[in-house]
This record gives sequence, structure tokens and C-alpha cells, in this order.
Amino acid sequence: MAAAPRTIYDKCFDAHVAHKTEDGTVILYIDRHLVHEVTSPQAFEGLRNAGRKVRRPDCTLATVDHNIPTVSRKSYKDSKTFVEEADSRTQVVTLEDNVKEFGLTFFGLSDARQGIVHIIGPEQGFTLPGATIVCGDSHTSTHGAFGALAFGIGTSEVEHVLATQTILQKKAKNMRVQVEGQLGPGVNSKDIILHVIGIIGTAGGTGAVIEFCGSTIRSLSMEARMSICNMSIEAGARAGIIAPDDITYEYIKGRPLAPKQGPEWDAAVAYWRSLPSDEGAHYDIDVQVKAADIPPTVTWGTSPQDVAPITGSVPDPKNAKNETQAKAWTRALEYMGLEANTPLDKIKIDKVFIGSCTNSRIEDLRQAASILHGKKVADGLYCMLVPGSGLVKKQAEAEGLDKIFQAAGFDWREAGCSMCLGMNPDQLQPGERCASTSNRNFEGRQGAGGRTHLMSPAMAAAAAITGYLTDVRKLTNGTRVGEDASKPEYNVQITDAKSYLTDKPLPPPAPLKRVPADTDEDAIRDVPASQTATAGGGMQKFTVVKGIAAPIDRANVDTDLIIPKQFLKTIKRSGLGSAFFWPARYDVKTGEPLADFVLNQAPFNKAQILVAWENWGCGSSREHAAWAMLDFGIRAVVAPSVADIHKTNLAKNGIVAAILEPEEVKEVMEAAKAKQEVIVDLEQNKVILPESSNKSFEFHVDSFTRHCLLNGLDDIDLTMEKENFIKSFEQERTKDTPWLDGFGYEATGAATKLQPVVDAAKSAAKKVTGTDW
Ligand SMILES: CC(C)[C@H](C(=O)O)[C@@H](O)C(=O)O
Ligand code: SF4
Repeated sequence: MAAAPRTIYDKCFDAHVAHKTEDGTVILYIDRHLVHEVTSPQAFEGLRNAGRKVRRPDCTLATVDHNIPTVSRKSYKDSKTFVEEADSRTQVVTLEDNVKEFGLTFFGLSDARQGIVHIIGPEQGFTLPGATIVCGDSHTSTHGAFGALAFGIGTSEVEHVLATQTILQKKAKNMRVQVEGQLGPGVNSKDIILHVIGIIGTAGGTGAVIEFCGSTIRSLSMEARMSICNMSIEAGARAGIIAPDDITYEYIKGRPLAPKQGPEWDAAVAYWRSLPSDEGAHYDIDVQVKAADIPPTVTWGTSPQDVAPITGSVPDPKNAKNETQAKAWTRALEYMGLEANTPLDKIKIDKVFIGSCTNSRIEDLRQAASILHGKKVADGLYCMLVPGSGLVKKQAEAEGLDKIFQAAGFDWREAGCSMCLGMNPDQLQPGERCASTSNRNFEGRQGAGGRTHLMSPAMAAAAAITGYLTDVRKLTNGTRVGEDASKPEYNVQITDAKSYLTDKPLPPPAPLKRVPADTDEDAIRDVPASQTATAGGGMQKFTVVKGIAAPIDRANVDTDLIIPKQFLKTIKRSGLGSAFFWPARYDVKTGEPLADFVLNQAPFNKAQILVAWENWGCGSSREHAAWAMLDFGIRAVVAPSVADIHKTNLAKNGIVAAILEPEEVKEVMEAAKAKQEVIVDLEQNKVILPESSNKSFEFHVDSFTRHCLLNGLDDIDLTMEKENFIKSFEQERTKDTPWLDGFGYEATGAATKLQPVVDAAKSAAKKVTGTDW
């Protein structure tokens, strides 16, 4: 019998199954692991406490991106003196120490290859078609643009991958978004993905991997495809994926970590060509979009689904489709300081941010520069350009783009996440409004009280010139972006990105020996004792919880709201209870508790259960959200849906996600509002309302997760019981896809010089002062 046709997701998934249990839980082998400073400290500490090593340092690449300042690095000596903010410095220095201790390849602050994780993976050829790629970061979906299965994970999963090079997974649904036809002038990949999210909503992809296909997608460059896959997480999807083709292979060829030219390259391409979905493959969800229907698009509200064509107006809650939406819109308008029905191009802005893992690649910079060339930014505006990596910056400078931006009045910065989430000093002030090329417009995302409008680099450049949200087509006479006939002088020398990729691959550095027990580790790391990392210490068992349930009468509660960025700088898992729901619980300016917020009121301040509407925990992969909930006392969430990564994070921390039908949630919500106790019983798989109707509603938790929750099991131990399967998978992998056995780098420049690995840890700690391996 012929094998059933499969999607590209099916093929990538099937090719990485190291072991499968009867209930469908799979030990999925991971080819590539990217690591950054925010979501890794607790994971490394977990390894250290358990005496575990990193299983595949050669498949792991680390960098610093979220916390780092984007000011000039001319005076950089080391991170301890360069990163001024104490908690940010701690995270950066902790990662520098961890990569030395565990022997990982690392691009630190003095390395031109440093940048946002999702920029540097593809840039180095670390990201490859058909590979499984993870990172403790939700925008790992970016790498799906190469036909890789790439998704974000929480810190417990980071620890699992570091220790076992695998992750526990269940098969997701297949979803297809097909875009056909030619894009109109002024419309590009950012408009495509914003438009798609507007159609399917931020929960539209929950539980699914979205394959983007169709003639429009095929015509796009790799940079443009990455912007689309990047934001599939904003559509709630587990991952986004685009079948590889000649555009993909051309992009990869010659990059340092790509398969070597010759037989290895040919074998790799032959394999990659087998990946695209088979004719007749089944999709659980199918969405068709016409390119001609996509306008230049902006967001007006506080969710990425709050999109509108730039020619449109701010919507009126009177026209909402139901009461929940009307409430959400009213709240969003209030937060954004906007009146219903205001034309979008009458909205005045204060700042422009061009950057982030969505739009900070060379093509994005060229796009913005083509609009800004010969123009000045509007009076009183602050505009910043933050390249995605040191190499993007170098290339842009070689092409003269920095001059165009600076002449226009832009601040030209160093690479990092910057004002995408403002973990560093690049932030909006309360009330400031920003035209931004980033991916999230959540409340407080770019700074407490800040207001974000998402758009493409071309649209952000247009907004910079006029000082208002602006239809870029008005500035380009209806021509395509970058092809404006009225500006023949725009003649940037396009250079080849690959000429900046000079460092040769080598095996990664050997780990330093562990610091002896009698050594004062904190002194070596220069980390305050209060900031010493803590590991999970095992998951709490969950059988039955009976208690007060707090009604959170909102949909789409994102993890930025559950715990905002300033609390992600910890290297601990504990003590985050007071940060839980911080922006809603406290006055942003005074820090005083807000009496009318439900969690500040008795008896809800002692709640053990939360009841919320759909898509609870969407957005970022921060496990800090689960840690904060647990520390507050929450053991269960009852909702119609919970975002995928957050759901896993909850389970890893002994918190049950009880998913019920919306009508059932309504009844639990009413009981919660009436301050009645609610029972969440995992043994019976039931939510029970004992005080009113004594009604019960059944929920389902997959059997493996349920088993771990009921017994409080450490899944790394469980996975390691199957190590023989992992080992034999690795042997097969080396035989079939030898190019996936990774490498580190031979650093060539003075700044990227490899530091000697010294045996005696005490002296090593003193001698090894450089940060880059
Ligand atoms: C810090 C990290 C957990 C987070 C993410 O997962 O997305 C961040 O990158 C973000 O964009 O909010
Ligand atoms: S979304 Fe923003 S903060 Fe998150 S990885 Fe991308 S650039 Fe960094």
C-alpha cells in the first residue's frame, strides 16, 4: 500500500521521532538549540544541580540579545563594566559563565556575530531545512522559513534539551495558509502576516503548525519569509513553516555552518528536496488569502489581531461582534488613547523603532532606507534603527545605509532586541506612541504605559517622515518600495551578506572543569548572592485542588501581562508571586495596588484557581509566567483555550490547564464571581462546582502529562530511561544527515579570539576574562 501523502510538518516530525509511547507522546530529537541569557540561567542551574552535562554542545549556539544596551561598544572591555543595569548584567554574565562551564559556542558582546538569536541562526547556516530547532523564545518559529520544524519552549524544556537533546512532544494539527497572486505596491511580507492574523485571530493557529504556501510566498526572499514565520506565534501557532526551494538553498550555500560544497551539499539538497508537502496531503485547517486583498496594514489596539488597513479608521466597539470583543476593544482604545472612528493616518506618533527579530535584516533596512533617502524625520520625533546582528550592521554600513538613516535623523544603534520589549534601557515612556516594526503591541510591551503600532519597515519609515501613521504609497507615487522613479539618486551598493561570514567552523570549545565546591562562586561570577540561580527542585504533585477561583473576565491574556519584562531579569524561579499580573495589579506610576483589580480583593487574593476566557497565556514563552502564578498560589487555570507554550510551562510546574467549552467556562466564571469554591480534580478529570449546582464538567489532559502531574515526576529522568533510543537515533542521524552534526567556530579577529580552556577552575576563573569563544 502506498504511504499516505504527508505535509512538510509530518515529514520533519516523523524524521525526528527517537521514541514513541502508546499515547502518542514522542521523544523528538532536536538538531539545533539556540540559547539566550533570559531563559537559560535556571536551566543551566538545573543541570549543575543534577550533575548533568550538555549532551550536544556541537548543536547548541548561544548569544546575548534581550538585556544588552544598544549604545556604541567602542569602549567595551567586559560585560561587568559595560552593562550598567545590575539585573541585566547578572543575566549576561551568568550566560558568559555558563557557556564556559558547559563548553558552548557563544557570540558575546565583543563579537561581530552577536545578534538576536533568530537573526544569527539563519545568518550562520545553523538553521537548516528539515532540522528540528528550538530556543527558549517564542519567535523560534522564524526558522520555519527554511522548511525546518522550529518552535519556542520554556526554561524547563530548555533544561530538558540541554540534558537530552530531545523534547517531549505530541503531534500538532496541520494548518495551511495559502496566499496567491501579486502583492500591490507598498505591500510586503509584514503586511501579509498582519493581515493573516487579522483574519484568523491570535488563537487561530492554537495547537497547529501553519504551513505558508502559494505563489505569493514562493516569490518572497528568505528575509521576507522569515518575517512571516516569525509572527506565526502571534497567530497562536506552535510553529510556522515554508517549504524550502532554490531561494532557500541559494541563501544557505556558503554560510559557515552550511553543509560543505561537494557531495555533502548535494546529499543535503537532495534530502531537502524531498521535504515539501506531498500532493493530496491532509490539512486540518485551510485558509486562502488573495495577495491583491492585502493593503499596507497597521495595528490600532493592544493585540496583534487588532489590525486595519492604513486607509481605514479606528474601529468602534459598537460594531464589535459580541460583548467580549466590545469590552476588549473599549479597553484597547482606552489604553491606546484613541477615539473610535479616528482615521488611522491622523494618529500622531512620538517614536519610531525599526528593529526586532521580525524586521531587522538587511532587506528590511534597505526597504526603510529607500523611503528615507534624502528625507528628514518629522520634528520632535525620536527614531531608532537597531540592526538584528553585528553582521547586518556591518553590511548595512558597507552599503551606506547608516548614512541614509543618520542623515534622516535616525539613531544608528548596535544589535539587540532593544525596544521590541525594552528589557534594556530602550523603552517608551508612559503615554508615548511608537510606530514599530516589531511583533507585539501588548499593553506595556515597549515600556510601561507605552503605545505600540505594528507595521512594516517601509511604513515605519513613512511614519518617521510625516510624524503620523502614514500610507507609504503616498510617498512612493504608487511604485513598489525601493523602486521609486522620482528618486533616481537612491542607488545603494548592494553587497553580498556572505562576504561578512569569515569565521571557519571547528569543534566547540571543551568545557571548563567545574569550580570546586569550596570556591566562592558568586565572587567569581560577580553575581549578588540574592541572585544565585535556583533549579526547579521537582514538580509538585497535582491530584485535587479545592479553593477560591479568581474570575479573570478577559480573553487573550498575554504572558507580558501575566509577568512583564522587568521581572524576567531574575536568574531564580522563586519569589515572583508579587510580580504576577503586575501591570493590572499595581498603578504603573506609583506602584500602589489597585483596589478594583480582582486579585487585590479578598477572597481572590488567596485564589488557587483562575477562570479566564480563550487564549490564556498567549505570546512569549517566558516560564516566569508559570513561576509567578505558582508563587502566588495558583494551581489550576480553567479556560476555553490556553496558548501552547504556556500550557506546557504550566504542566512543568504542576499547574493544571482545565480546558472546557465556553458555555461551561461561563458557569465556572459565574461561580467564581459569586466567591464559591471550585474543585479541579485531575484524578476524575473534572471541574466541579460543589456549592451551587454541584455540576461537573469533564476536561482532558493528555495521558503522559497527566501521569507526570499526578505523580510529580521529573521528565528528564523519564527521558534518560530511554537513552538507548536516543543513542541509536544519533547514530542513524550521523549516517543519514551527517551535516547536522554541528560545529563551533575558529575565531579569527582579535575580538573573537578563542580563550584557552584551563583545567584548574579556580585559576581559570581569574585568567579567563574574555567573553567570546
Ligand atoms: C524573553 C523571551 C521568553 C520572550 C519570548 O519568548 O518571546 C521574548 O523574546 C519576547 O519577545 O517576549
Ligand atoms: S520578539 Fe523581540 S524580544 Fe523577543 S526575541 Fe524577538 S526581538 Fe527579541
